[in-house]
Amino acid sequence: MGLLIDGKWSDQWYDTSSTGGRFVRSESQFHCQSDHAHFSAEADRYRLYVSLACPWAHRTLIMRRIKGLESIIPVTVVHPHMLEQGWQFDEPEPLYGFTCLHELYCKADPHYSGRVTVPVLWDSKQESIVCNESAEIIRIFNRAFDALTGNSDDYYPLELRDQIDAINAFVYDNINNGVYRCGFATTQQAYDEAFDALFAALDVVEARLGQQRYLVGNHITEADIRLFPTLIRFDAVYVGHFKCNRNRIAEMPNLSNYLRDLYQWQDIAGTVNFEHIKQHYYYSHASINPTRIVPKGPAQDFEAPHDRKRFSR
Ligand SMILES: N[C@@H](CCC(=O)N[C@@H](CS)C(=O)NCC(=O)O)C(=O)O
Repeated sequence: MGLLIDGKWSDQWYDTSSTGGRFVRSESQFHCQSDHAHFSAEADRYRLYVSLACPWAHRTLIMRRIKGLESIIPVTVVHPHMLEQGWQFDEPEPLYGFTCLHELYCKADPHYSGRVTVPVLWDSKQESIVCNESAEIIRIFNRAFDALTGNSDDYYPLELRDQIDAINAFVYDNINNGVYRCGFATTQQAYDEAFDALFAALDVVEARLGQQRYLVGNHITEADIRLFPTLIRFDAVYVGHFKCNRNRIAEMPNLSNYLRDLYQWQDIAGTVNFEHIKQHYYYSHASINPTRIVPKGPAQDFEAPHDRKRFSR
């Protein structure tokens, strides 16, 4: 794993030396207007580059599916192992024949300096990255293509935006990024802080889901789409690999039923790939798992019935 420095690839791990062992995520650098009015929606103009292992990319795949964008925005999936060259393609990717994702970043900006992350939304007309920030890509997918697809389902409705923004910020800091802050911590203190914040936040969400079906009332919103990818990975990788092990999600009744509810909704199940998820984390992070042995378990059944219909939708 590494990063680009003025367009040159450099193989290096995250530097936590100046932050007391704390993992601090870098900001994405390619941004799109979240106001969909500025976005030129066209079929087959854009391509989404994802890892099926990555929770941030997973959000975009879910939104692409539930907004009926699968036939409009093709996807290229990277190999699950992120090694010396960072993300790589199994076969040369279809637009330029690149074998590494960092080549695509250099195509967009030959002097790019920064991390080479998924997801990437690529504009094949401008030959550039529209956006490499999942939170913005899902906003684009939520509305920008409605005229093409006829799907006007809105997961960020005006009247709920304040509530969605508030829960998103809480979930991002403590849970989505919180599991990484546990896993990538390099001091005991940094890990302890992240662990305590993570499980305190999961307790808050567990209690909230005892009152209502979803994070914001009884309708699925963007907030649920952002939490799901972290929850679905939790028992399989974060408990062991990232040491998020106070308890499993399976032991939290509201969260585990909620997780199955979402998994079974609109074939979100089809966006989940546990082979890529487990291979990526356990094999790519040699400083955390030097043997690179990928565990066989846990046995999980997300198709099992859930009790969430007790709240009306
Ligand atoms: N803020 C970005 C974060 C994306 C991100 O960190 N993706 C990870 C994979 S889960 C990645 O590509 N990491 C490579 C690296 O940090 O070098 C987003 O939400 O889109």
